[in-house]
Amino acid sequence: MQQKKNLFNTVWDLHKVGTLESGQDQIFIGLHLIHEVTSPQAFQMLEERGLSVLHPERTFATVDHIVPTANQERPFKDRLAEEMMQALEKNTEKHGIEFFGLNTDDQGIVHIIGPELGLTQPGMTIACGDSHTSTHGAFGAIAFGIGTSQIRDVLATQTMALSRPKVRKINVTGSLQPGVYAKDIILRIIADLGVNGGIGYAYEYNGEAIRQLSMEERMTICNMSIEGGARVGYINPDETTFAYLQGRRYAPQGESFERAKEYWQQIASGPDAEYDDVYELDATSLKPMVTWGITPGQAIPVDGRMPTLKDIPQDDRDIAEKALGHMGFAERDPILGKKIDVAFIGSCTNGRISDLREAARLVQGRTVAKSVRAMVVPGSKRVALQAEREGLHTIFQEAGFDWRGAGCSMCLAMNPDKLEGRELSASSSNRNFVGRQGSPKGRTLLMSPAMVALAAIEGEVVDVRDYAPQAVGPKA
Ligand SMILES: CC(C)[C@H](C(=O)O)[C@@H](O)C(=O)O
Ligand code: SF4
Repeated sequence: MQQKKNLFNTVWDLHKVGTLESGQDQIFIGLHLIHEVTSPQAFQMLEERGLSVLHPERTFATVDHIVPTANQERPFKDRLAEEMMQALEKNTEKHGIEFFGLNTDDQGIVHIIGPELGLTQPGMTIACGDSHTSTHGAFGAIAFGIGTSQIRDVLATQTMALSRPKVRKINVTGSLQPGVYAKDIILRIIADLGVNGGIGYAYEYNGEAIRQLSMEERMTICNMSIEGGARVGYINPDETTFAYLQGRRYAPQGESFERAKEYWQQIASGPDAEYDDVYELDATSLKPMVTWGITPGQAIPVDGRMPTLKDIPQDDRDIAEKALGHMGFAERDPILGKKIDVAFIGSCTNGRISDLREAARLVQGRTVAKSVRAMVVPGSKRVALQAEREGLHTIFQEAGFDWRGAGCSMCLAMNPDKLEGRELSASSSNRNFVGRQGSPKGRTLLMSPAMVALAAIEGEVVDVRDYAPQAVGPKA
C-alpha cells in the first residue's frame, strides 16, 4: 500500500474493475443494502430485462421509512406503505436476499443495523439507495448513496459506474467541551463549508477530536456528510473501530478477525497521505449548534443570533430570506428561548443507544412541558431492546415522552408520525427542509439529542451547558 495514498483512493483502486468509455470507473461493491422505498423500481427494471441478482449474499434488506412506530399490525393502514412492504418481501424472497423484517430483532433504520450486525466493515465499498449511506464511512468504508438505476446496476452486476471524487481532509483538532457533541461538529462544518461545499468531494474526518469519538458519534458525523454536499464521508479505522466490530454477527471471527484487523490498519491514510484540500476546525471552541432555517447549513451556536440579510453573501441571501419567512423568525433573533411544540429524538443521525442514554440522563426526574408533544423513536429494534433493558424507556415515559417502535418516523414522516400545521419541532434528525416532517408549513430546528431532550422539558430552546454542566459531556 502506498504511504501517500489516502484511504479513499486506496479503497477505490482496490475495487476498480476497469475504466469505462465515459471516463467513469467501474467499481465493485462489496455490500449492498436495500430498503422498501427505493428498491421496488430497481427490481422491476431487472424483471423487465429478465436479469437476476448476481450476488444475493452481498445484498441485505430491511424496512424502515414507512414503518408505523405505534401500531405495526398488518396490513398497514396506509395502502402505499403496505404495497412497498409487500414488494420488498416478495423481491427478497424471490432473489434469496436476507431480509431483516418486522418480526426479527434485526430490523431498524438501514444505516443503524448495518453497523450493528457487523455488515459494515473497514475497507469496503458499500452502496444503498439512500443518501445517508455516508454513515457507514465511520468505519473506514467508502459508502455511496445511490439512485434507482444504480441500485439496478448493483443488483445485476455488483458494480456501478462512478466518477472519482476529490478528497478533502477535515482536520478537527482539540477536544469537545462539556455539552458539545458530534452533532455540533458536523453542523458547524456544514455551516462553514456550505450545503454545496462538498459537491465533488469525499470528506475524510480526521484529527484529535475525531479520534476521541465513539463509533456511534463518528456515525453521526459521517451521516450528515451528504447535507454538506459530500456524497461520501469517512473516518480512518482504529482501535475504537476494531473494538466495536469484534464479535458482531457478520464481522470476521477469531483468527480471521485478527487478519482482517491487520489489513484494516494498512488501508488507513498515513500521516503523509495527500489530499486535494484540507480544512481545519478547532473542537475546543465549538458550542452547541441549532439550525434556524430550512437547510442544515443555516445553523448558529445556541447563544448566537440569526443573521442580518445584508451581511449574507448574495448567493445565500435569497434562501436565507425564504428561511426567515418560513420559520416566522426575524433578522438578529436569538434562537435561545424559541418555543417548541414537538420534540423528536431518533433517526439514523442520532437514534442510537448512546444518544438515548444521554437524553435519558438529562430527562431523568424532569417533566415534559405541557405544551410539547415529545417522542423517542429508537433507530433499531436492537437499540429499543437495549434501552428497555436499561430502563431508559421508563425514564422517558415517566417524563411524558412517547416511547415508540423502531423506524425513520418523523425524520421524514413517510409514516403516521407528522407535524401538524405550523408546529415547531426540536429534532435530532438531519434535514430541516420545508415540509420535511410531514406538514408543508411545519418547522424544524436541528440540534443534538441532548438539546432536544431539554427543549422538550423546558418547552423552548435552551443551552445544554446550563444544565448540571459538570455532568454534561461527550459520551464515552
Ligand atoms: C427515502 C430516501 C430515498 C431518502 C434518502 O435518500 O435520503 C430518505 O432516507 C431521506 O432521508 O430523505
Ligand atoms: S432516518 Fe431519516 S435520514 Fe435516516 S434513512 Fe430514515 S428518513 Fe433518511
